[in-house]
Amino acid sequence: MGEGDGSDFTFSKVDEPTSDKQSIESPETILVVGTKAISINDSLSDDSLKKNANSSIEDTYTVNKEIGSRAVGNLKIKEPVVIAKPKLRAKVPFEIGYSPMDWMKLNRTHPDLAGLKGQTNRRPISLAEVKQHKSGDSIWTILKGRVYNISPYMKFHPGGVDMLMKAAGKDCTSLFNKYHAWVNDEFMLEKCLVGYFDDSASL
Ligand code: HEM
Repeated sequence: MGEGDGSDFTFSKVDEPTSDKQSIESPETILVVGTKAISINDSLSDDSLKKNANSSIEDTYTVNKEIGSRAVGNLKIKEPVVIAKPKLRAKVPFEIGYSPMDWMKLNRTHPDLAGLKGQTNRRPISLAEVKQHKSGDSIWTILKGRVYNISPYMKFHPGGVDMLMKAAGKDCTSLFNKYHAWVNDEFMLEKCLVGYFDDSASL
């Protein structure tokens, strides 16, 4: 729509149609706001317009080309839609040296992130054993059947240390899925794997 080319439309006072008057059947009723029809000659301070200030205008209105910008066909304005504010994502700013890239680098360079000290990471681990690892450099969690030592990941976690500590010594699968089911844990924590959850395993 260009200014002055006869195709533009604004919510301003509309001149009385002149020569094309005959093509306008009902020039004063041009806006339908919700269920209430109002006249374009109603001033913009009209309460119904104010109330609907956040209404979205449907793309489907029609403009009578013959009568240019002075008359408008049926302009539908949708009922105001209440749009829920997106939840603020509780991301924690990274400390220097703790970005996702730094985590990837540490994964490549650290010889024993899981703290296995030569032990296999294929052994079955019970919940009772997981519960014994909740602090220091040995914080274990169960995630989708795998047991990880998340201690080295703590300061890299974008959701913060406090959030990740909720996973300490227990199965965090439901919390994990609640916050970010899309995160590829298997890839991110590959080097932190200490074993597989099996509650029939001996301690
Ligand atoms: C144990 C393995 C976990 C890993 C590998 C992990 C990884 C991540 C990653 C990569 C992000 C950034 C997501 C994004 O930018 O889209 C993130 C954010 C976050 N995580 Fe985790 N997380 C884990 C566990 C948890 C747990 C147990 C909780 C809750 C108790 C949690 C709460 C959060 C929150 C609140 C955010 C920030 C908000 C968000 O990104 O939506 N995370 N986590």
